[in-house]
Amino acid sequence: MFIESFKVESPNVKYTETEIHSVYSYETTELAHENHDGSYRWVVKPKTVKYEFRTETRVPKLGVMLVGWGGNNGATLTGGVIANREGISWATKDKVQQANYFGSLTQASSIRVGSYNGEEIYAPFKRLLPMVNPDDIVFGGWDISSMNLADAMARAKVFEIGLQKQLRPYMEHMVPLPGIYDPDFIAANQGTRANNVIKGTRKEQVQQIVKDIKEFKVANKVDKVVVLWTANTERYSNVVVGLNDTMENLLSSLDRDEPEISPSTLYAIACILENVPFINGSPQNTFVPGLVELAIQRNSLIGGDDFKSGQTKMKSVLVDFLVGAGIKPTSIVSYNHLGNNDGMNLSAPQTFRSKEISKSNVVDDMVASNGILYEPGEHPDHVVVIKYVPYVGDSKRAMDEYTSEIFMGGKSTIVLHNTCEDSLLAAPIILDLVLLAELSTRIQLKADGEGKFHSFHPVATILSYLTKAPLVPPGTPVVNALSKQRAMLENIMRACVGLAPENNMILEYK
Ligand SMILES: NC(=O)c1ccc[n+]([C@@H]2O[C@H](COP(=O)([O-])OP(=O)(O)OC[C@H]3O[C@@H](n4cnc5c(N)ncnc54)[C@H](O)[C@@H]3O)[C@@H](O)[C@H]2O)c1
Ligand SMILES: O=P([O-])([O-])O[C@@H]1[C@@H](O)[C@H](O)[C@@H](O)[C@H](O)[C@@H]1O
Repeated sequence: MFIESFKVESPNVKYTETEIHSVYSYETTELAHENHDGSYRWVVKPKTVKYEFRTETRVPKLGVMLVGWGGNNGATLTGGVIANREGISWATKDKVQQANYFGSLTQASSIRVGSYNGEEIYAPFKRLLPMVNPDDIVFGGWDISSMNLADAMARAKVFEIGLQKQLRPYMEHMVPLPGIYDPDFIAANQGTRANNVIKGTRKEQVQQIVKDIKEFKVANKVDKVVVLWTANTERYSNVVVGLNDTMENLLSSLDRDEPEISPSTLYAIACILENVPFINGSPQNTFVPGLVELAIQRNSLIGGDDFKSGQTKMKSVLVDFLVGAGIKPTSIVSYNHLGNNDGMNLSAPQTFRSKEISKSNVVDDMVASNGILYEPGEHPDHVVVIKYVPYVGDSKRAMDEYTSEIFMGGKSTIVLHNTCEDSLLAAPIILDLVLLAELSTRIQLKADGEGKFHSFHPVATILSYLTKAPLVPPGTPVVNALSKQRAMLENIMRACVGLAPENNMILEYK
């Protein structure tokens, strides 16, 4: 059964005018490698840590500034939110289609809250904690192309014409602010779009971005702003001692106008200086070590990398299933072709390399989790191919072949054909990223023994379900298995309202 809302009644949860305060027993383990009579063994000791969570319940008016606003994802998300807000519907060859947020974890998925009279009871994910209503988001942002959002929507060829016609009046006056453009970091074929760029030194460009954010906030009367990169994939920046390896070196490199600082890193510096969350939806290494250090020092949220939207999302489910079932993937070949501008940008070797890395590393945690199947250092053959085929546009075609070893030397081959409508899959993921980033800045926590409440670590691992290459605090594990990522997010939010983690035991019926 599905219920629309619920309230938790527990001695561990207190609702006040301004916050939800919960006391939570975190059940974990402590491991030790101990010497017993000359031989070492691993000892696992259950451990309980008491946490308190405080969640501000006042939901802000949220502004979202997209870098690459005029791109397929930016135009599709903006139009999709307007269509939902205005209750727009349009005729398709099958039916009259209503606007929706399908594909958004926060807006269109559910959680189990318990059983009632022998029936499982579910509620909307978004009812766990007070979240911004996406209909109320104010969009803005930058693009190196000056095209207005209505024309950008038409250029993207993602929405049906009947929908585009209704959206045009809302979007034709939306014009991206000039962006930071450096042809050395994206494909040369993007040069023809670059008619809307910020001039000046890199430091002056950063100052302009800070100014843009301040002015956007005032002009739109928003309480908070989140900035998200959905611009083109850049080549990797070289990480060089003395250039960008520390916060001090990065900032002094900025003063020297060093050319190896990428546009995405410049936008991120501006956001951190303005204490505005910055999320990277592309695979490049925007977050060079010096930037991570700056974000930590300023306690400013950063998250990424690279939206996990289609082929890789499926991979993080399938490999998790196979390895979890004791089946050994030995060869993974992931091919896809697409015809949108992202595909054209990725046709350059240096930008493709950024994407190849993020699409390849996604299985590392799952392979490392099973020493029965894999020897230390052993991993499946893994190939990623991306081809640009203009005719298919945004409708990316992914073809995968998974070969695995099964019982008694047998082999299993799974072949997938997956038409990933790139922007229709990415837009709701962008929505979740900005909504969850905003929510996480309203949560404070304190573990037993900590003197005072504090925010989550500024490197937002909580967003990892939504990214191919989750950015994590230095020295902490990367988890890419999709089910574990979703469970982590849901269980942290359940803890904020004093609910136990979903453990699927349902002992009541055993
Ligand atoms: N399913 C998906 O669509 C998906 C999944 C994962 C990652 N991504 C990544 O999202 C990004 C956007 O995808 P898209 O399909 O919207 O691409 P797109 O090419 O349609 O849009 C990118 C936009 O960014 C603009 N731009 C480029 N450099 C800029 C800069 N320095 N400052 C401001 N604007 C700039 C371009 O003019 C363009 O309008 C790409 O990096 C892509 O790899 C997309
Ligand atoms: O998310 P996913 O479908 O695995 O990966 C996609 C790639 O296959 C595609 O070539 C690229 O254009 C998209 O930006 C996205 O990164």
